[in-house]
Amino acid sequence: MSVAAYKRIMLKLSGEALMGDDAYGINEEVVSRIVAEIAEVTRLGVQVGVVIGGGNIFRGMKGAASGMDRATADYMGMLATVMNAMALADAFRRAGVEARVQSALRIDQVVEPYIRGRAIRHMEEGRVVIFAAGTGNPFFTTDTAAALRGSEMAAQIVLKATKVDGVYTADPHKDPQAMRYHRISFDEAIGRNLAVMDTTAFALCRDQKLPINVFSIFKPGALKRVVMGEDEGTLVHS
Ligand SMILES: Nc1ncnc2c1ncn2[C@@H]1O[C@H](COP(=O)(O)OP(=O)(O)O)[C@@H](O)[C@H]1O
Ligand SMILES: O=c1ccn([C@@H]2O[C@H](COP(=O)(O)OP(=O)(O)O)[C@@H](O)[C@H]2O)c(=O)[nH]1
Repeated sequence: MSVAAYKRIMLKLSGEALMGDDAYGINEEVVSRIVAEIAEVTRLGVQVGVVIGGGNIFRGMKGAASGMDRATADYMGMLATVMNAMALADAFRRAGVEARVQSALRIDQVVEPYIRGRAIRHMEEGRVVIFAAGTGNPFFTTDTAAALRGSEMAAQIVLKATKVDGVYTADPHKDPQAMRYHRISFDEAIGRNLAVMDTTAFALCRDQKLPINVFSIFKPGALKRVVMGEDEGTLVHS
């Protein structure tokens, strides 16, 4: 039987991953595909936490947010992640996978508040925990929330599922000459200002010795390959 390389993972899913080729919002087909891939990983016995972004909803409102107070716009961004989390949890329900949403901002009528011990318990019971509202603080990102929750949950790795298939020498969307790293140290990623993840997230993971694997969410089977410890995407390590 195949054995996974990790017992517990923290998966960062960008909001934009949920919209597929749509201009904004949530594409049902894309969400069910992602859910099916995560479900497969849970069947290997891997405990899964998911930190969900909000870019698919909030970036669509960028016009409305321009000129706004930064903190207010950030709270709106965090609320957008709660909507994504609820959509994702419902997709898990339809796929027959138990999932719970915990929010860093309290909206008790809608989702559970974030309670570390409870989140750990859910995961031990085999439930997927979807962490919503980022860190609950403006001026942060959901990448940093993944580093934070990953550390709190004692996950063995943070998996950043994004639009590119790894960390490149430069932004591959802007520089066609950019080359992908198989592995890169935190110090080098930070030193070279590689913007695939924000520095706060990199620094927190570096300090906690929590590795990150960056891979493409659009590549079928990539999540499972990462979880099996296969060479996929880029490993950012201490
Ligand atoms: N050195 C780099 N290697 C890879 N991607 C990079 C790099 N620099 C910038 N990027 C950009 O970072 C993006 C991923 O970051 P971000 O927009 O925060 O993603 P997400 O919405 O998935 O959190 C990629 O789509 C890519 O265009
Ligand atoms: O701890 C957090 C996490 C998120 N956000 C806000 O929520 C938005 C959506 O998160 P993010 O951009 O990380 O989502 P993604 O790019 O992954 O879809 C951000 O732009 C921020 O405005 C925040 O203020 N604090």
